[in-house]
Amino acid sequence: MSESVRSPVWGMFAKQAAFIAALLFLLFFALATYSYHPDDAGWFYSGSGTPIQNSMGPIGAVIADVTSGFFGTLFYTLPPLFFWVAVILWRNPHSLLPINNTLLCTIGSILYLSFGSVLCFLHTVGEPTLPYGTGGVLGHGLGVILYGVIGYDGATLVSLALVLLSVTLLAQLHWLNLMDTIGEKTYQGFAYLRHQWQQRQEGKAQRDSDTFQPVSAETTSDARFIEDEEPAIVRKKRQIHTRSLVIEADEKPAEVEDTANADYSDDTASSDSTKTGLMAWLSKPFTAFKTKQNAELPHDHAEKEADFLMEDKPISRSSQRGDAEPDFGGLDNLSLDDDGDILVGDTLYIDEPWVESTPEKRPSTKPDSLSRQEADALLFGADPEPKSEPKQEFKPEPKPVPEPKPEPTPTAKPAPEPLMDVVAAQKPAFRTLSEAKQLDSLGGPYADEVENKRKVETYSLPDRSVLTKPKPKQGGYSEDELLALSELLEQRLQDFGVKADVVEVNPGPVITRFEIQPAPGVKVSRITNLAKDLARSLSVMSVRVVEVIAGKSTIGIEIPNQVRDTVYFSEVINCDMYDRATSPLTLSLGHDISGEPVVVDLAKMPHVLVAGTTGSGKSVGVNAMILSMLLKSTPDEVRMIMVDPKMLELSIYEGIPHLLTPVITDMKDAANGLRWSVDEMERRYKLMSKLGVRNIAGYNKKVRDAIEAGQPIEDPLWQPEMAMFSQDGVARTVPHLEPLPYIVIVVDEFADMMMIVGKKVEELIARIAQKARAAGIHLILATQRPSVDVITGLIKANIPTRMAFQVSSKIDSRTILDQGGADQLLGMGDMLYLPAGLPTPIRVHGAFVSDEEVHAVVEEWKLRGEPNYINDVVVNPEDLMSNDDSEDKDALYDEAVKIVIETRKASISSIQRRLKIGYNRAANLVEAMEAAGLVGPMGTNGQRDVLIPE
Ligand SMILES: Nc1ncnc2c1ncn2[C@@H]1O[C@H](COP(=O)(O)OP(=O)(O)OP(=O)(O)O)[C@@H](O)[C@H]1O
Repeated sequence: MSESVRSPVWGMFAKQAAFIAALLFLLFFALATYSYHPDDAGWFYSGSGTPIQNSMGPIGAVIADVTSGFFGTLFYTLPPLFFWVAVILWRNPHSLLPINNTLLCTIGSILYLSFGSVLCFLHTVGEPTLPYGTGGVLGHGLGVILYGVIGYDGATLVSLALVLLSVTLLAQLHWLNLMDTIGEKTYQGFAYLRHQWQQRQEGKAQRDSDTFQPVSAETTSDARFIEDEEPAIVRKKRQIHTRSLVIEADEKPAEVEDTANADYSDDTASSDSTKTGLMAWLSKPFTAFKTKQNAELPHDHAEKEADFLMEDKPISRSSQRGDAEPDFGGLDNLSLDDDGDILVGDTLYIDEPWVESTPEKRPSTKPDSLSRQEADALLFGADPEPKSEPKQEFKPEPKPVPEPKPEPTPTAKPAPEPLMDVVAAQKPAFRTLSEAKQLDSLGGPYADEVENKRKVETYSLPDRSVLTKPKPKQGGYSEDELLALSELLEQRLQDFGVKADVVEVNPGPVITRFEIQPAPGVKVSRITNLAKDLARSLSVMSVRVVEVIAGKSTIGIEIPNQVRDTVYFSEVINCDMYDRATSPLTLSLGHDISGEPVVVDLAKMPHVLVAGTTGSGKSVGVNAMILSMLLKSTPDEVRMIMVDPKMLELSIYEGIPHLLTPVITDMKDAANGLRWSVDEMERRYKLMSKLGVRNIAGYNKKVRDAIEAGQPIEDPLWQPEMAMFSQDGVARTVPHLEPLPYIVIVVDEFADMMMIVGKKVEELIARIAQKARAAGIHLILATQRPSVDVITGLIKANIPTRMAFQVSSKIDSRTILDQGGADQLLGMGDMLYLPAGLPTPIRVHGAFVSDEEVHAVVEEWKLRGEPNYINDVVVNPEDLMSNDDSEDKDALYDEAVKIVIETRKASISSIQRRLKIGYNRAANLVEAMEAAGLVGPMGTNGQRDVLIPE
């Protein structure tokens, strides 16, 4: 057995042995103490000659004699004292408080024993028969001194105060907390009594009217009312201690809100945040009211998102990591009601323009209410029809009359499903609706479903079992650690002169986010500037300060976990969200800070800039994006152009059928590739305009529909003169249009391209970035040099979606994201994802893709087909257009001549077909042959003579 395996076992064994030994000692000591007999021979007293009566024998008698002699009557309290100290130290040996727990207990015990015995001495508490009186040696000695200095009453007062202090230290009692708790319990007691009384009244009324109502709406509202008014501290602790799975089955009646509105005025403003303890509790109803009011005001989108998050009824994301995980607070304030509609607090969000209605405004009849799928569809832009539904075929049988769906009675309500299951089964696992919208707006895979009928391809997708299975998670901080860390964070901020309370904790697989509420007047920049000092004082690698959390007035402090969990690619790919996404360009990036998969759509980004220092995980991130597409789409749906100046990272993909051209390693070829893409983009635009569609999805739909209807569309760009050069010289029929694949251009290090080719690349990138979205051409540009000469203003302006991995300086972070933050990332795939149009980036822990996984998927694809390269991609059309020395410039000239010699026909179309090149290039080749005297000029019949002897 290896050392690393053995040591935790031994550690555990030693801990168990220490526990048993301590328990034995405590028992022995307690029995010796409580069977103390004054006649027993001990340390101070030689005994009366009678046999020892102490149940622990002579040793027990000596121990009891010593302790009773020294501490007096107080010695009876020694066993519980020791027990208590042991419990404290056992529970939290390495206190994260400023003073070590052991030290606290020691000081507390000394104070208690010293001044407790003084009190016993002064007031003769207990048996006067003890050898050194009721105060013992200690109480007597100290008591006499105190009495001499401050008199009898003074000594009593001082001793009493110090004993109280010792209790505070030993019990680690917070007097304000105690008051809070007492107040809370009293209040809850009253609320409970009131509730009982109301129930009884209702029961009476029901008995009178002889009608049965199973669930009292007021019961629910009362329960919520109590919950809403919990003291802040208690709520904080509860948030950390419990992760209850709550689905609000019943809707809150309007009158409760009205009552709340009537009862409370909203003049508490922002000072809520500064109130703690009892004050916070007292001010809680006001806060609740304000929040509710905000949620109901008609705002613009951003404010509505904010209002979502203001509501803080906890609905936890999942119970995956046990019941004791902290609550995700406002971020998870998403529930599904009985009908499957999405509820945020009490507000139903049913439409993209954020049409909202309160439950009472909703139509109550089933057919009019939104189904879960419809809500999904409206929120995420998905087609309400289930995607997997098989194509409708004509069936001769008469249509069955649909059975009337029984209306669920209130009593027959199904038990609420756990939220995770519901979310997983019904909709993408966005942590919040606002996040869903954020991602969706840029490309949530549910947004545009024009192309929802996926072609049944000859290709099958690779089996995902080739991916590495995820290892069990180690987990982040324990509950106690989270509580202690919250307090330590508050303390450290206080040390730096910032007063703030931790109001919510969101633990994740890699980092834990503490949300703090700064006192009024504290500038967020002050806290941001403290990031490094905080990291040092908390002894962690780095701390990131999230200045703005959408919809909240809090500030996020992200602290790395002690043990970091790896996010495996198989985890992020085997998720419902990825599976349900219909876009061929669906990318599974990794997990967000709470461990939810982040799945986005490249088609909606529509281009992405990836930057980060060397070793930050860029290449792994780019591989994850490429594999996401390779596991989702066939070569008929997505084709790729890969540019890899390092000749290491992307060359691994050489030979997969998705490639349009072999992986480009020469930067001149790369620039030509971009030029070809611009031409292709223009061609696609022309095609789309001829067909009267606005984007590639619409184009493909129209083309497919036409093919399915048996009336394929003729190529509108086809010109009759093209046929003149056909092999046999006879005009062929007009070719039909085929669906166009998306084209993804992946550049692993585009700084090289910028350096070697220069400004031209920048212009080409800008041209593609500006227009290619509709044409289905998308860019993934990665660089490890996030400097302004690489990520220029022109490129930044045209590529709004950014992915920043760890960088070395704030300046680099600003170059990529226009804000700091990437310099505080942890490396190894930790990234900030800034979707287009969003002010704040989302932290994503990138999925880890090993080389073996990439190899496995590449091999799977190689088995499925050969790449069908287009030679034109890496050729500069300007070179072809120039007449001078064209044969020198075109690498295919010799091959073209060979074909002419073999076939004895100088046909442009045959060269085009045989060499898989475009019309222009083939025509140029033939003209070059004519210039070289190999073929004659075009005759009247459209044919050329071959002048090369046979
Ligand atoms: N998501 C991740 N999870 C865990 N480890 C990762 C992750 N991403 C990257 N790493 C680790 O970081 C190392 C460097 O990653 P990668 O090669 O992608 O960095 P890079 O930024 O592309 O560097 P370079 O620019 O030098 O190629 C990897 O070998 C891997 O060990």
